Amino acid sequence: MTTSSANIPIIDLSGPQKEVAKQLVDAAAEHGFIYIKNLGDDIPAASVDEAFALSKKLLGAPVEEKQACSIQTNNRGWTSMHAETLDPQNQKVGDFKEAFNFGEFIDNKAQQPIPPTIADDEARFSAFANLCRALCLKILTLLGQGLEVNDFFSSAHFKSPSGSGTILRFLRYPPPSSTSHTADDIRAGAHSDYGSITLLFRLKGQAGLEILKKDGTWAPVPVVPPGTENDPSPPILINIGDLLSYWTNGLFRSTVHRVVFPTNGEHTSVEGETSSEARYSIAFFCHPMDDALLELVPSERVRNFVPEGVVAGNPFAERKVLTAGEHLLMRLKESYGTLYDEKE
Ligand SMILES: O=C(O)CCC(=O)C(=O)O
Ligand SMILES: [Fe+2]
Repeated sequence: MTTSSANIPIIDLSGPQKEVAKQLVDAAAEHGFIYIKNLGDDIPAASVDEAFALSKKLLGAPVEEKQACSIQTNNRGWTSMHAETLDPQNQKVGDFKEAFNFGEFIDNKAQQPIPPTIADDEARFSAFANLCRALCLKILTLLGQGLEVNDFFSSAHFKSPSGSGTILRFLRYPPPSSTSHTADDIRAGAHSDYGSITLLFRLKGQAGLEILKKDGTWAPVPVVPPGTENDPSPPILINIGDLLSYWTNGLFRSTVHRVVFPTNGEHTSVEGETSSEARYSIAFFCHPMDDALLELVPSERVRNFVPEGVVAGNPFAERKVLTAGEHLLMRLKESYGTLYDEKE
């Protein structure tokens, strides 16, 4: 195991499973972000390349086609520029990005309207989602083993093809030269993810992602950290979401991250990465079944863990048992504002 400049561990899942499980748990507790070395065993390089090609086709569809698939309260569909604000307290305008969210596929069919431009590609999108599901299950199984709770996490996921908040999301950040932004603006506001784990795919050479370190400073997260330059595909970035953090009483950290413009002062750059072009990324947000109860994980390490800053109002202090579905709805209402008001 090696580390990157943001100090995120790089883990090879093909190592001895007991050791890998321990490495994953330690990385989840210490950093909340983990690079999974991608040698093509779980998600072949060609599948990642194909997914990015599909993303360009999908987000390149005529705007009327995308508008007809606008995001709904089930979190599926298209969000236009500025429609989502990930950090409402600090952002004047919304995020500088557009995105298309797919919910779960059943028999290779999306359970939502899709742009006619990609009508013939549904099975290819579904195949990529299946690869992501399988990798998530593998990681959740290993995290359970590392905490000595066996299939506690994995068995709460993917029990049936639908019935969870799982989302495959394709993102496009337009070239900075094409938008009128100020030095205060940000491509994606500071946030932590809502689900159990997120898989993030990025393109070589495209800068922008930063994580908030424990000391309160931001560190860039290179797409290709040292030691992975010759791998067939950049490592897959795993990120612990709020729900897994809640479930483990804060032992697993759901780390705050954001995507910045090149002009945004305080960040340092990564050699070989630029932000001048349109930036594409793909996120797979994995969620347990909606009815999964977020009861404390029955692990010795979780029981012995004392969360920092236990004060009144802190959700960890109250330990109210929510379902995964309730937890997701709570978080979505915060970042989409009016979308949820109108519908209720
Ligand atoms: O585009 C990226 O690199 C990150 C996107 C992200 O953090 C998100 O959609 O939750
Ligand atoms: Fe995120």
